[in-house]
Amino acid sequence: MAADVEATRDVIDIITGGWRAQALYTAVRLGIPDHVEAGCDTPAQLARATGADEGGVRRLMRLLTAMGVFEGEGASGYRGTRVSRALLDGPHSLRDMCLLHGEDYYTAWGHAHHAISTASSGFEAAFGRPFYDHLGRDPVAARRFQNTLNAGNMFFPQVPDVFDFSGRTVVDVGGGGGDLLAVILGAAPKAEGVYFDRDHMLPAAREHLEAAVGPDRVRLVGGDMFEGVPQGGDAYILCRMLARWDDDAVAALFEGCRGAMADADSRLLVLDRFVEDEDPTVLPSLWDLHLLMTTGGAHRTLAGLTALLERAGLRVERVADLPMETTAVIAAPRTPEPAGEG
Ligand SMILES: Nc1ncnc2c1ncn2[C@@H]1O[C@H](CSCC[C@H]([NH3+])C(=O)O)[C@@H](O)[C@H]1O
Repeated sequence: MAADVEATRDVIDIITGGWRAQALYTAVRLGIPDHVEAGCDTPAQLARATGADEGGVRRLMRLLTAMGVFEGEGASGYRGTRVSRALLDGPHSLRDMCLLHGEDYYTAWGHAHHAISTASSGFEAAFGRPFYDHLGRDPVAARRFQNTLNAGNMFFPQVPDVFDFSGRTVVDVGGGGGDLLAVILGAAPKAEGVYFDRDHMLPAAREHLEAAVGPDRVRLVGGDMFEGVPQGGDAYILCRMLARWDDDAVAALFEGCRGAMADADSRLLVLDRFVEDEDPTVLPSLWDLHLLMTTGGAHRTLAGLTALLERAGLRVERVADLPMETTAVIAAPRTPEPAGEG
């Protein structure tokens, strides 16, 4: 039987994905996007600027040019592209994301066989401790992780398009860097915010929120969401909060939010990625396995999430798409059945 050339090509394209990632990581680690942007654009100049071998740099740049990360060629000089500019050092850069993926995450994925076979964290197999412990001990990794999360914030500006926050008291449970609340309050001037997260997250979030929306519109509360969330809000948000926790914990968290709601017009917004078993798409399926590699967590299906909301006395009112294959699920408290029915 003759070899299937197309299938061979497909297999090679898939298995060399890790090589491409490592090539891009190396360029970022050497600061090459910044050097090229500053006009340092031949292999000799780049070698001088980075301290790397000139031949190595030339070969790396050949691949990255073929991949569309840079343009031009060694003799006349390389030029940056939209992709390399997204990696320049500075605010909103994807640089830290590339470094985290190229180092810690790459090592964790090196244990994919173990992680998938045992449904346990690849990171823990590789490093001998849970992912979040590692972040607690390593400030560089923690900063890279926060910037990687921030890089995924590009769906935040669309959140006020799928839900009208005006006049509401918005409680962001696990508010992280405070960016989402800042975007929402910026879009809905009559809304007020309550930022809720672990105590150690408050100082940075306070600084960010006070600069973005002023000191009067946000209250910051520290605590453990499983022990209770701030009472009396009429829009509760759980953004990228669920993947780490099992079904019982998530149902209890939903129940806590429902119990804290001001009234029947209050809503819970779950903003997350969901996987689907039918016609799956690549990105959510990849993120799902990536959660297994890092924390041992998983993404849910929309049906799975709906069942957990029901369990907690909530019903899905509406589902809206957000950019980057993220979904907003808007849930309302189930009103008690009228007496004499059901
Ligand atoms: N038990 C807990 N109680 C309150 N916050 C928590 C708890 N466990 C984790 N967190 C916070 O949950 C957040 C998860 S990361 C998601 C942050 C944010 N919602 C965003 O989408 O950008 C981190 O800020 C954690 O500090």
